[in-house]
Amino acid sequence: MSKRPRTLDSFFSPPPSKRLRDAGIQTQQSHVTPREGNDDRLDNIQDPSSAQESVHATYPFAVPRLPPDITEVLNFAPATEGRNVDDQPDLDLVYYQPYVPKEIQHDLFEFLRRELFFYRVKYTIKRGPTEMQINTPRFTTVFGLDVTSRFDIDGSVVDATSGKPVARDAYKCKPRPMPQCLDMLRTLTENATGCLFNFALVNYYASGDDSISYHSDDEKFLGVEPAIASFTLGAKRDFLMKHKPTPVGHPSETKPMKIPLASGDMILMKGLTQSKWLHSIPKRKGGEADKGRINITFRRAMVRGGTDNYYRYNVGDGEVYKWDGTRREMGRWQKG
Ligand SMILES: O=C(O)CCC(=O)C(=O)O
Ligand SMILES: [Fe+2]
Repeated sequence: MSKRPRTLDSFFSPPPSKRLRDAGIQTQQSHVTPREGNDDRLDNIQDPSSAQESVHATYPFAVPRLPPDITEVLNFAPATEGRNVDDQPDLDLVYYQPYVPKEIQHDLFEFLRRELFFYRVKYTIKRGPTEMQINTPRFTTVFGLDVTSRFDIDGSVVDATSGKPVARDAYKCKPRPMPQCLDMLRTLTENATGCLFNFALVNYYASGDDSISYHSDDEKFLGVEPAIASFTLGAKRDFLMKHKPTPVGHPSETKPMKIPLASGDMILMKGLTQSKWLHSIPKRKGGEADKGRINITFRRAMVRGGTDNYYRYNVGDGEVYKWDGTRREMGRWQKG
């Protein structure tokens, strides 16, 4: 058998012995069943890059590692150089069109849709005296931990400085480490942008009825001028941007924008973009929206409140959904 050429993947990846403990996540060898009455441990040594899956006490089910045919090509991302889009007041974007190489856009989309667990979060908000129930109009999931903590080798949450377990009530939520498939994309994105990220938020828009309304990701827990890297995989959807209202007497000379984000594209939002602009993915009829679109945003939360917020609104306490390949839709997932 010929030796596989040394790829960028092997350059960035730790050696197999270390890889078993990557990023504070428990990994396990799958598809390896020791035969009884026979010391066959040597037979069971497999290339960990193909044999492991990401597991954690908080995961409803294990998430396989990315197959080598995807990782090998992904290592060559970004497929194009980012283009600065900063020709309007307070706007500071870098647009990679695309970031994910064409050869793997479809397989990466299919992999993430098939292998991740999703939620359809419900929550209530108070508008004056009335309480309103909000049904998030898309599937969501989230992984990560703010800078004050990290995952230990055994998957537990420890203080980032002392390495000691955090207090039982440090978080209201149960933080989840990034599975290898998202962690690899996170590392590549950090290298390409020079920004650091500790969270991956994933949205799945199953059809044109799924959406996100105008908002900005300017929560205090992200710090000042946060950088957010936002990936599109699957269906093309319009990404709308408009400047926040300006005070009376200070009319803004800005134009709203429509960016048709296609599979593989990445848009880095930075500088004043979040504090001064709003963005949305509006509902759409027809077109390719019904093929489904995945959006991944990488962000960096600075305090524990950010971690609680992200899990509350992207995992919640409802049912788990998983892609049903036969019905070709997200279906309720039940243990066992
Ligand atoms: O789906 C997208 O492109 C945008 C998602 C978004 O704005 C968010 O999750 O905050
Ligand atoms: Fe957003």
